[in-house]
Amino acid sequence: MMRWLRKPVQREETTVLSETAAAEEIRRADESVPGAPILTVRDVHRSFPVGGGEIHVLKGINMEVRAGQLAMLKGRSGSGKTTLLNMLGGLDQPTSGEIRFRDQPLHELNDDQRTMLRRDQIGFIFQAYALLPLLSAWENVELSLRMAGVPAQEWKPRVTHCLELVGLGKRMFHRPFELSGGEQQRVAIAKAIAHRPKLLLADEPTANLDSQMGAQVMAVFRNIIHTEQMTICMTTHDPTILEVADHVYEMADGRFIE
Ligand SMILES: Nc1ncnc2c1ncn2[C@@H]1O[C@H](COP(=O)(O)OP(=O)(O)OP(=O)(O)O)[C@@H](O)[C@H]1O
Repeated sequence: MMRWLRKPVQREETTVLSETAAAEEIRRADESVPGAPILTVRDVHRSFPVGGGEIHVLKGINMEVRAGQLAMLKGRSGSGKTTLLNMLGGLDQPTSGEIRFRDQPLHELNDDQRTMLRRDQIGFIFQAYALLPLLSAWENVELSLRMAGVPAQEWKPRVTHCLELVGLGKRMFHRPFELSGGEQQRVAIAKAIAHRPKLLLADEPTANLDSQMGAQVMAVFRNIIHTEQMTICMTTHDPTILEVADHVYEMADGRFIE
């Protein structure tokens, strides 16, 4: 979804970590255990300048996502789900408040540090698949490993593993137009998890799919959490898939409601 590409607004740095120090902290945080908090959000607000004034979109968000959870954000259009998800992935920063990802203060990292952290530890899935149309499923997944700087000798086994994990072992060399919507979304999932992120963020990943294909995607998510030790946070409008969640956060007008 194009809104993922919104340019994060620059803000003054409160802490400047050197790249080496940030990388070291990330490595140290690698010891996270299942059930430990992986994402902690404290009193997050986000406003955007509009015309001469500003629009207050997030109004004091608090949440804690634990390792191995499937967390869902639900709420009406415009309630702030995508704005929050962008911040959980370090694509945007809060106007105030704190977001910690595996002990990293996302709200304090500069653009380069957040880019590095995303490249290593976070995967994104878009509503509109975001696959390169001229590349096969295999090449799409391989490309994400190249971009993540994974050594070339690891590409083949990892691409095979990821495509098999999402149930596309027999469709590895098809191009996107030769695949159904559900299959394309599963390629996008394989692509997003190939570099072994700890956190997978998905903005309405089932929105373009019928209920059967949506259920397949949710089954793949469950499988990924189990076999790849990942944590997933996604937005949805679809009430039928909420029961798959470990925790549902309902948003209304920039806040969570009970
Ligand atoms: N960069 C921006 N500048 C101005 N307003 C913005 C910006 N980003 C989001 N908004 C506004 O914030 C509100 C929440 O948007 P957001 O996309 O987070 O909602 P959402 O719950 O994800 O909606 P949907 O379910 O339709 O995707 C909307 O009113 C939107 O117009």
